Amino acid sequence: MFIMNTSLSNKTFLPVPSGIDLYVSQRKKNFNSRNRFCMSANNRHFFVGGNWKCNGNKRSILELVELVNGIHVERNTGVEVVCAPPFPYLDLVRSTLKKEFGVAAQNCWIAGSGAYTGEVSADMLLDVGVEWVILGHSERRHLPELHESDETIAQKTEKALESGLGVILCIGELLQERENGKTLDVCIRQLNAVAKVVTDWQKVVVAYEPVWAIGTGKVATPERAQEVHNAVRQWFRNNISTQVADKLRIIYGGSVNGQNCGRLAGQRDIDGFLVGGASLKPEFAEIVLSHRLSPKSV
Ligand SMILES: O=C(CO)COP(=O)(O)O
Repeated sequence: MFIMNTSLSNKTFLPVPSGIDLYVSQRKKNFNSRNRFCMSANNRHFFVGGNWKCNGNKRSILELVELVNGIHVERNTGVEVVCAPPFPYLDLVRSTLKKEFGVAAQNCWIAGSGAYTGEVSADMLLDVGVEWVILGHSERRHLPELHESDETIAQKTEKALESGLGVILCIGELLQERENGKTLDVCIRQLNAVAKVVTDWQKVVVAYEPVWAIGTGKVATPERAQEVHNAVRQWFRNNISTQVADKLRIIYGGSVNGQNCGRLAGQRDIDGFLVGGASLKPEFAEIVLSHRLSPKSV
């Protein structure tokens, strides 16, 4: 884990996006008592995950690793970076990606090893050095061929945590659910299923990914995303504990890119991103560096 670095003076990051630099200095000027409160009350470590989904081949995966390795995130700075390649490349990525960056699988099985043809257990992931697993992604919940239920996701979460993996738990509503004002009902239903099996939230990152924003180019407005993140945190405060609510990282996913990451990162309850399409491109670097725009970093 890195320790939060609130200093912006040491800019040795490459490549340095000029737009972000301008924005950072503006925000630094605007630094006010509200930000000060955020910094002391919510000491959460910014988290940026790249979900590479079912993309790539050996050559392009190695190119991506090179790209991520080129992002100069100094030790002890305020961002944790995790890459999630498809299963066949996990070992390759773990052995070529810098050690300060984490590796996540995009799924795992509900049980240990055994007669489960085609499945991959959490223990196998740990065995090849994987630290995280993405569970509950909307593509696994909603693709008709997969259709994972809340209960299956809870079982997977329980097994992954018990084995020692960290879990990036995705929640989020469909467009129709959003239009019917059901966003929070859906998120809370999904959280409730998993909350029954989680005893230690320290190794869980919640990713709010509204389904209508995934791969569509329709990003949630920063204000809307903040509203949902805040409500989810409030749910944790009321139903789990204040301590968990204050420490839990709630990251946003859905059409995040180099242009919109700055304003999203500036919201006080957005603690990072889970990035799909843009994690396959050089702009992933800008998204990682946007941690400097977080109220906790400015
Ligand atoms: O599904 C996502 C991350 O898990 C988001 O995908 P996009 O960033 O491509 O919208």
